Amino acid sequence: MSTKPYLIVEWNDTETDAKGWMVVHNFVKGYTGGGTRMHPSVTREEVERLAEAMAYKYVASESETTGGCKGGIAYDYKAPDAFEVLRRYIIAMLPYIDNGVSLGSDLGTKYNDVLKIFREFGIEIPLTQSMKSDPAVLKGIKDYDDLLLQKIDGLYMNDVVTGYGVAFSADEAWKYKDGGEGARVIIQGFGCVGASCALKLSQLGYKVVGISDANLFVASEDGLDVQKLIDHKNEFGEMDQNYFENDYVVRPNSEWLDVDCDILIPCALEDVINKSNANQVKASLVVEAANIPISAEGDEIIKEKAIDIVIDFVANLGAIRSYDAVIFGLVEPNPQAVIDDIEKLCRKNVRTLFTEAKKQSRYQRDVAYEIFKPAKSDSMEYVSPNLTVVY
Ligand SMILES: NC(=O)c1ccc[n+]([C@@H]2O[C@H](COP(=O)([O-])OP(=O)(O)OC[C@H]3O[C@@H](n4cnc5c(N)ncnc54)[C@H](O)[C@@H]3O)[C@@H](O)[C@H]2O)c1
Repeated sequence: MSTKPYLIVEWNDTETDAKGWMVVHNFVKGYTGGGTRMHPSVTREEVERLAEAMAYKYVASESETTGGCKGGIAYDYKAPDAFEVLRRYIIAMLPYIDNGVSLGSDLGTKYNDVLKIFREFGIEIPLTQSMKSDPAVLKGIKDYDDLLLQKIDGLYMNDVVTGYGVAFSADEAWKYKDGGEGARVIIQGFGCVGASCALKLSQLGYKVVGISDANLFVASEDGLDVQKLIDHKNEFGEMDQNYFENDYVVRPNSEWLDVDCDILIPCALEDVINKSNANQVKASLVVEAANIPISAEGDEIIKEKAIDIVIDFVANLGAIRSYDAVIFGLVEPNPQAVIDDIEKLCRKNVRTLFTEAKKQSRYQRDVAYEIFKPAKSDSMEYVSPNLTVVY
């Protein structure tokens, strides 16, 4: 099923023991997109899997202009010199970034930091050479920059586009299953994605009964006050216990699978559902907000237990859809129009996936790999005074 990445670049930091990779799974029309992750556990193999998931995600996003790539840095994102490490990594990748490898942010990195480093080197958003001279694309970039400064429900657009899409995907899947009102949800991770997903689901009438972050797991049978938890979380997506209600139960974050729920939404790290704990999953629906949150062995167990899933590249495409749709002029660049567009696409993809899986009596993941299969890679669009290769 899995195909090999088109390009892998390895980097060793000269100042620390940080190590990093940039993996392009495929180029489409010379362009490719994906975020850079920073975490001590990042490996080359993980970045390869994440890049592949990005390639599928661009197909699910109906993009005709972008392939999938990913950056990864094995380093502590909370270290005092994390920004400097990211900067040196980006400098090493600049020849690719300046020729159509569009690296954004991911777990452990912030989009504003990435943009700040790009601007230092005269790059606004990475583009191919021909996009750089296309007035429509340049207008799209300006629109996208403006959009990022705007808020919806009190949160910046970049902090909601993915999480809201995940929530709409979960809602569509739950409705397809005839799951009923007020379903109980547990969410792992309370960063950019987890927090906004929890907020939208609570707005849609779901009961968020448990949330974990890097430090703890908090649960309440009656449902958590998501807005209050958001109001008091820190920049690393960690909740503040000082604002927990008296009836909240605080447990180690490793116990996030111990509490009963209907829908489980991992929004943090990869492989968090694996052979050691997949049997503990009590939900009848898992929505993969994080990229690759279920290991191959864990997935065998989930499939065996006949738990329904919304695969990562269908559930969490909000950020890249908004990027593609605004930059290439597919949608009005205002917050509500962008969210409406993501909602429509997520609901449509989930319904297609669940309908097809039911028709074929197959597991949703297996069907998704067929429906959203990416194209073979183009090469990078390379332009120099002596050599011009344009597609
Ligand atoms: N940000 C996006 O737009 C986007 C888009 C698509 C996919 N994703 C994926 O979603 C996931 C989360 O991304 P994000 O941008 O929200 O990251 P983030 O850095 O904003 O937040 C990460 C969250 O995970 C928590 N966390 C870390 N270790 C944990 C642990 N052991 N147990 C429980 N929680 C833990 C952190 O405390 C934090 O709340 C990643 O897999 C990322 O690749 C993000």
